[in-house]
Amino acid sequence: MLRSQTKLFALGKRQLCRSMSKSCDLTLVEVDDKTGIATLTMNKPPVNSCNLEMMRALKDSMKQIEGNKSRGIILTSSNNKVFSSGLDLNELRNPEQERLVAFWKELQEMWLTLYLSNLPTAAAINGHALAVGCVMASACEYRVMLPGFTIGIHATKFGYVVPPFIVNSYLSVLPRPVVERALLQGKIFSTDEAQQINLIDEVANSKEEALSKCASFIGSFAEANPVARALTKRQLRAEFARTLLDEPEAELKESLEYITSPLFQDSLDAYLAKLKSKNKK
Ligand SMILES: CCCCCCCC/C=C\CC(=O)SCCNC(=O)CCNC(=O)[C@H](O)C(C)(C)COP(=O)(O)OP(=O)(O)OC[C@H]1O[C@@H](n2cnc3c(N)ncnc32)[C@H](O)[C@@H]1OP(=O)(O)O
Repeated sequence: MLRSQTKLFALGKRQLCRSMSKSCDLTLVEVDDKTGIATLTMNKPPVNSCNLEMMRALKDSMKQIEGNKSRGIILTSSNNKVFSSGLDLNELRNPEQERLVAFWKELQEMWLTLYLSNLPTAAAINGHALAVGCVMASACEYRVMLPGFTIGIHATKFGYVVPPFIVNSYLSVLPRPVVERALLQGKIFSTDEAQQINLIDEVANSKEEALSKCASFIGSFAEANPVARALTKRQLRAEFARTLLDEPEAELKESLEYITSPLFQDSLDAYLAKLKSKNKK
């Protein structure tokens, strides 16, 4: 068992877990017995990059939590430096067609499951949250981040054209002029900057404090009827998810064409080489 897993299990005991299951090694689900809130921990070393299996595990865990009548979901990481480094770039580099189709469909479904979850959702961002890491945090209803980390969608820096529904997902958190500038610059924000523009809601000094703040947010819906809350949320969010709800195949086709284009592949090669060379210096 990984050290991080051991730690999480110990924490769970203290919190009198009602149930704790390991949907697979990639995610850990822990439900607090007192509050009924589920903590969904990403656990894919070294940096929680989202490959096909990771996104499937995340989606399955969220569905499992929804089915368990939990009161809310807190998304966090077992790595105390990285929340998520976004999509696994190796999945995008010279991809095999069948796997790429499965990968992209899983990304669409994982995002829809989180963005439209019936439950209150919050992200305890205990490390860097880059690209799809930021997209996942933005899909939650509330974000608490630890100081000294970074968050943002820097897709344009490695040649990725951000799809419209991701623009919309950023738009559900940030004002339009901020979204436009951030996406076009490929801006990565520090914790302080993210708080200034309200990309995050609160700063916490430890993971425990972040989890507690997320739990308080979820607790704030105690008086709301869960069905009315869920349907109202869906109504409010459906507009921004429209492309994927109505035309997932069209979005898939467009994304696959783009990912397999020489323009994107060349730019990804250069970006990956830079990322790898960082560790060789
Ligand atoms: C439904 C449709 C949604 C569509 C969304 C599209 C719009 C969103 C845009 C983009 C999609 C993406 O998410 S692409 C992913 C982009 N992510 C990054 O560029 C992150 C790059 N990583 C880093 O900056 C750093 O790794 C880190 C800050 C996250 C952590 O730094 P640290 O120093 O702790 O770790 P290392 O850099 O040494 O990394 C360890 C190891 O992991 C490899 N690595 C890191 N990130 C990725 C990744 N995203 N994919 C694959 N591999 C990754 C890194 O190269 C190191 O490997 P080696 O040990 O072999 O050198």
